[in-house]
Amino acid sequence: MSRREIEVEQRRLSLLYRRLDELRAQEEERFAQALAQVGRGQQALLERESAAARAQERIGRLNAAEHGLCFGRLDMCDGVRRYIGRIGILGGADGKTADADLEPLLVDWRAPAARPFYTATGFTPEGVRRRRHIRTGGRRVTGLQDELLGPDAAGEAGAPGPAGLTGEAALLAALDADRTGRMGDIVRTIQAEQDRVIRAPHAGVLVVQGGPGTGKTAVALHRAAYLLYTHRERLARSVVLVVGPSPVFLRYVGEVLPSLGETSVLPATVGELYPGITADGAEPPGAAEVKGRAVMAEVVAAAVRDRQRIPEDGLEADWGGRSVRLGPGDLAAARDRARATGLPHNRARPVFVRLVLDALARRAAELVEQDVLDGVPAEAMRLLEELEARENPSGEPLAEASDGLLGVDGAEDIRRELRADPGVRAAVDALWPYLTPPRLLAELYASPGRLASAAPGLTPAERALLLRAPGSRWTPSDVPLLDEAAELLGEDDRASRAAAEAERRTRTALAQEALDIAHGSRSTDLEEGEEAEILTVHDLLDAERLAERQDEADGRTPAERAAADRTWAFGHIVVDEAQELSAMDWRLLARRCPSRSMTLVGDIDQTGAAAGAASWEEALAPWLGNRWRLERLEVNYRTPAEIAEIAAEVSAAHGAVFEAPRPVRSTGTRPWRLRVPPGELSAALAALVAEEAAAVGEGRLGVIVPTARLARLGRAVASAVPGAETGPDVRLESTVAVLDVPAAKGLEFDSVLVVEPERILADSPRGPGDLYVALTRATRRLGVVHTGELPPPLARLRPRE
Ligand SMILES: Nc1ncnc2c1ncn2[C@@H]1O[C@H](COP(=O)(O)OP(=O)(O)OP(=O)(O)O)[C@@H](O)[C@H]1O
Repeated sequence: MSRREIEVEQRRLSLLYRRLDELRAQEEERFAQALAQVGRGQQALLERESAAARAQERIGRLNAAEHGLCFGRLDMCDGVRRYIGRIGILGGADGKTADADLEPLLVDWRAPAARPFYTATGFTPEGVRRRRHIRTGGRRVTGLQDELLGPDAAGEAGAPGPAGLTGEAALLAALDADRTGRMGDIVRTIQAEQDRVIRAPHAGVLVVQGGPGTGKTAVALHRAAYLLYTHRERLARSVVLVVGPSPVFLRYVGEVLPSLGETSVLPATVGELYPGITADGAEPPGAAEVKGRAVMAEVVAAAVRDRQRIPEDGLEADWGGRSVRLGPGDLAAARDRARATGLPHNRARPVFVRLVLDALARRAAELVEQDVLDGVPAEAMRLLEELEARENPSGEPLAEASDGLLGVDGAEDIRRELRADPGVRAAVDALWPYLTPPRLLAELYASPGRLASAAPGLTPAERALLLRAPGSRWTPSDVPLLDEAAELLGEDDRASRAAAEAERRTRTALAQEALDIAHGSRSTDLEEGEEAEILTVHDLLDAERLAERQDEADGRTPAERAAADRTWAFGHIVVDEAQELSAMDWRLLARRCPSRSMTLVGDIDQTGAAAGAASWEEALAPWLGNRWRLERLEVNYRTPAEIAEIAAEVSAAHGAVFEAPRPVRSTGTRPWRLRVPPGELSAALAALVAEEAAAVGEGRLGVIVPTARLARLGRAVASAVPGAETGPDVRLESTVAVLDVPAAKGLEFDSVLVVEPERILADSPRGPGDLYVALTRATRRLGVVHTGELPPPLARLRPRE
């Protein structure tokens, strides 16, 4: 590219950075002004805080655009030229031109006008004559690549290659670069098939099926950024939830959205979605599989019902030294009426307690009456009966028992006494106890009897998998069950509702005070009649609305509030590695997104979790029917052809559902295998890791081992190779990471050593998916280290020299 062309682009880039600096200075000024506002009272404080927070958010977005601000240019056939970048920038305001009429100096990559940068091809140029990729380093232009499209493109060196890639040179440079342990954004090189997914409409559930390395994670995150840009008002407040398979994975992708300037996002594993519970316990895969089954919803429901007990011999209470009894029939009637309210367990509980106390009080009153009547002469007794028959000729018992001789007040007194009696309370509590979800589940897991009653459909062996001691740590597969229990138990929130109402009244009163002060300090220097025409703060806001706005300004970001609220309704949910989710996980996520606006990306052929999906239809039908649409990604950007080929053979040999994706490049480096004697595996692996780490230089090496060997092999490597890490908190920035397949899911490394693939295959019913994942993590080099016989496709690998 000529020096003159680079100078032209440099002038443009410098202009863009000058505008970026100006915009940042303006926002910083706004921020400072917001902080310097001196208003009195709580309202002024809150308004100041929210203005400052808004300015800070905009500053954050401008800061995020600093690196790689502008990366492309479109020359349209009609002579228009558009620069494409990380944010939209308008020309400087001159005070006369309205914002909408200002010339766009830079078009945000998400704006419709930027779309041809990603989708225009020689066949469908979309009005584009030239697409230019601008490479920059800091604020300097370092290179340009042009593709000519449209009628005069034929035969041009820069036209799209046979693979149909957009900006092929820029793409291949990105793919060949050393890995850093952190995923980066791909805004410069999004491909057309990916763009279609990223910009798909917001509503409904979109499933993206794609083999390893097709960019599903990248696409899902860029889609979140696109949706936040396109529906900012709605989604920034309601937050986008990004669900990933492990904390290590979430750290790996954690910089992508902030680097795109988006922060209204909550990243979480399903196991992190129950506020207040840290689910980091371990359990056998068999237990996770059972807990993930859809039938567990019925098990939890039965466990709740089992806690609404009717003892065979009824209830006996002591009232002032006398025994008052209710039979099982009376208790069952109270239970049925409480259940019939349709309220969740804890909220139906006061109904049950009240009914039982009423019945006990009636029984006690009958005892008193009996005492009285025992002392009444026979003639008086006959008269009483006659009177009663006249009042109630049917002889049927009255719907609500009469208060009899004691009258309403007397019966109420008895009930109050009963309610205040700790013994009575304890006896009634035991029949319908207040239950928290953790208590319900812990007591269920701790009792073979409770399990047998709640889960008759499970085999004794399956129930045994659920058994565990009280006080055990929660595991990720417990979280959807806790969530299910929370729905069925509900909260007896009368106390907290009363407190919230009191708080709301206080806030409203404070807001009223603020309004009165504002009204009192209005200008009184007005002509007659003028006052009515001037809007005051009173006309714009009433105290209730003001109080609501104070609620919104509670100091936390929407993502922080969403993280702390189990009942938060997210505006959109992105699920990565969606094939791993169990039926119970899906129930939880469906609850978190009543609008059912979701993007689910995954690969059925990589399913590793025993409770994961064998097909999208099977995973989604129970909660979604057929209300979802499928998109496919078919190009593999990660693994070079030499590795992709062998991985595809392994996957096909084990009944792959989908065809493996086409790799976009080859490196000429063939994967190898090395057999070592079983007793020498640790030492041999440590030596291989040291050699391979040297071969990747500045890049990253992943060592993927069977879960059962992780601790031993991880220790052996970490102690022999400086910079090697292992364990659940492994830092991916380290040069070498030793992981098992569940932790390696979704990650990538320059070089990968797969250790004991035959064990990975045999260790779980989903072994083929696991092995496929392990073999497809490398961007450049792959070696297989084994002690036993290899599965046939791997046995054909070249032996390591
Ligand atoms: N358009 C693109 N431009 C540059 N890099 C890309 C592009 N698409 C994908 N990549 C890169 O390819 C690699 C694989 O992408 P990603 O991890 O999103 O794939 P995936 O489909 O989620 O893979 P897996 O299912 O194996 O986890 C990443 O390094 C990603 O940055």
